[in-house]
Amino acid sequence: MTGSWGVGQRWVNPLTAFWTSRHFHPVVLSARGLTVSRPICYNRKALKCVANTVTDTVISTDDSYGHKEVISVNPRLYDYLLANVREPEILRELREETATMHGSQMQVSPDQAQLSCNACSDSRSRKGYSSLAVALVLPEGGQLVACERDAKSLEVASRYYERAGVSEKVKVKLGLAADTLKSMIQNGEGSSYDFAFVDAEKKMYQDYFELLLQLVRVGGVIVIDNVLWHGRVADPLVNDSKTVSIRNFNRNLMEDNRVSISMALKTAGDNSLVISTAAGSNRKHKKAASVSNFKN
Ligand SMILES: C[S@@+](CC[C@H](N)C(=O)[O-])C[C@H]1O[C@@H](n2cnc3c(N)ncnc32)[C@H](O)[C@@H]1O
Repeated sequence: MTGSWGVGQRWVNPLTAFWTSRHFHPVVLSARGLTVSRPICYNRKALKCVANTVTDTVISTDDSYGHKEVISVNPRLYDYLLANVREPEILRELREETATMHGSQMQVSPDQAQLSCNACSDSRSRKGYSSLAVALVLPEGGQLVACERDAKSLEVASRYYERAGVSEKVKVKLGLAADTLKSMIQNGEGSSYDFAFVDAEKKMYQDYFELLLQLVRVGGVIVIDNVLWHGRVADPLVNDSKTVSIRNFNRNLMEDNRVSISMALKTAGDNSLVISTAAGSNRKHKKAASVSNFKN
């Protein structure tokens, strides 16, 4: 269980923390129950925050934030955001059909799908709600490779590709994504993809990334889901193997000169994604690949 927040904890009740002590021991919910974490040292300036209960905006006077407002996304704001997402009818139907299915919480949210589609805007790999979203924006003649190891998920996804009239564009690959990507490279498909979306095994992110770097052309885009892993990556007390893998992956990306990166906070599920683009040409995307998959 992860009620633990690390850095985020600072915003929970800064005023109380400020008036009581500069150092205090926040209570952290862990898998073993209530524990007392190591003391967190608060920056005095950062604690001069005002929690605006009307707008749920926290205004920081800390110079290190550049006096930027830190907004907490509440249901009202998220409802507003969703009301301003252009979600195609077929995606809404898929989302509603799969909402009560096991694992549906892993499906990307409509706003994230829109962001990824804009990043793709024409690109070759993807699947599920997210893959259907990409297939819908691929231009005439575009191609999408959807990697999934679960036949049942593929069955639902394929039904929706059919209904949306995009089956021609989608090549479905049942099996482990890394194996599929390797065989695509062996088939001479290197540098021929414009866009990739990754939302599969967290411990494999570095491997997927290396394989996709070979498949995606210079100037292409790779979107990787869950890089904040529900905030766990920022908590030094959380060190399970998935969190450590993602944390290491993020650090490696920071030092990777082959790509430019951008981390975006997702509004739902406090995950985020990284968009990595290799520098270079800017030609239109025609091919996409998805190492994610439909989750039902
Ligand atoms: C988090 S869900 C993806 C949800 C998807 N992005 C969506 O919006 O519908 C992860 C999916 O990846 C599939 N998956 C996990 N590991 C895989 C692997 N090694 N190879 C292929 N598919 C995998 C799972 O079966 C599951 O359908």
